[in-house]
Amino acid sequence: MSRDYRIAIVGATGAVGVEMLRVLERRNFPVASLRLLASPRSSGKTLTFRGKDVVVEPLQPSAFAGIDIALFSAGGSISKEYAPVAVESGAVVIDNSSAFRQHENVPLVVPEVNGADVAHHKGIIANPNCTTAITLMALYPLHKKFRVKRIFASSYQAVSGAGARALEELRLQVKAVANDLPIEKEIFPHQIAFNVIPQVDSFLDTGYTKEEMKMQNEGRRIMHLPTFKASVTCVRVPVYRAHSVAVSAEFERPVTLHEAREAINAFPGIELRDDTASRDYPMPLDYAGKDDCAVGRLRLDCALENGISFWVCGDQLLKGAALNAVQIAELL
Ligand SMILES: NC(=O)C1=CN([C@@H]2O[C@H](COP(=O)(O)OP(=O)(O)OC[C@H]3O[C@@H](n4cnc5c(N)ncnc54)[C@H](OP(=O)(O)O)[C@@H]3O)[C@@H](O)[C@H]2O)C=CC1
Ligand SMILES: N[C@@H](CC(=O)OP(=O)(O)O)C(=O)O
Repeated sequence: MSRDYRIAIVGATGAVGVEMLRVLERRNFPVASLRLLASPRSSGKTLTFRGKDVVVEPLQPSAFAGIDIALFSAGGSISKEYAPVAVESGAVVIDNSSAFRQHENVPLVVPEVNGADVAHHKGIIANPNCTTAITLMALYPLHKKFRVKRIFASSYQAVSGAGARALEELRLQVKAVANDLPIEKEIFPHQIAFNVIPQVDSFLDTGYTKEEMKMQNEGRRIMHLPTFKASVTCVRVPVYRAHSVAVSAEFERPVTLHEAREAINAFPGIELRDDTASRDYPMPLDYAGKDDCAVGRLRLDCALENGISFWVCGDQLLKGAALNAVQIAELL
């Protein structure tokens, strides 16, 4: 990158926001100045960046004056209200919410897949849904080789996908159950400790949830593949961090496992961990805090024509959110 950028993070105190700080540090992003924005509840809190305390300020329209890049991660309604203000002030917005992902003039980007789309932005660039981004890291190299038609998938989504308070809810419920105390729930509709909940996001009339349809809708835009079909069941599991997805994919061309492995090995940001003899496959515990995603359990699908089934894991706070956003910023 050829210059230093004045950065704002909207939602800096959130589960994704704090990771954005860490990713900017780790990747040595050229930061000229940093403004941390959150709700009035966080005003005056400090977060550290490169060893220095930075005070969190309340979000307000004037906060974007002199900002080059605004990383938004405070939910869709905040993005809808403030992203246009930031653009008007001269900033490029990289938005982590779902607010603009289907807007025609807003590129929706996983840099390893369609990084070139960043060049077409008109002020706002959208970061995809976390489960979609992680799945595409494994699916896209296979698609390039064999041309994907459709997938069937189930996700195993960590509680931190629902934000910092959801993480705390699981911690408290685990303690309560261990001590035989009544559990309290606020974020999830049911007890999540020692349970799985087959609902992420709200239901549509079709019976799918909004989260489930993101795979097809966002996958089509990112892969430039309007015919792509995805039937997905999204499930919340009592894992703190890192999502997993079990995928069965059907392709147009004949598939071989050898070529599938080669394609994944040659793709950046994803590793192949697939040695069933030694019970080696990726698990969320191993990928929490890691930039790379991983694929395992690769096999010829026994029910689909030209089908491959696989299991993919990735840290949704990183590749599904903060890392992907910073990688987009690196392309500006
Ligand atoms: N968690 C994840 O894995 C992923 C999340 N996302 C998306 O990222 C966004 C943030 O998610 P996440 O970090 O998990 O959420 P959190 O609930 O952990 O954090 C929300 C952030 O938004 C801030 N915020 C809330 N209300 C306001 C307000 N009125 N004005 C200014 N700031 C406000 C909060 O500030 P305060 O602390 O002061 O309340 C906090 O910094 C969401 O759009 C989510 O859908 C996308 C992919 C993955
Ligand atoms: N819904 C995801 C995280 C998320 O915030 O997704 P989105 O950015 O598409 O709303 C999860 O709970 O795991």
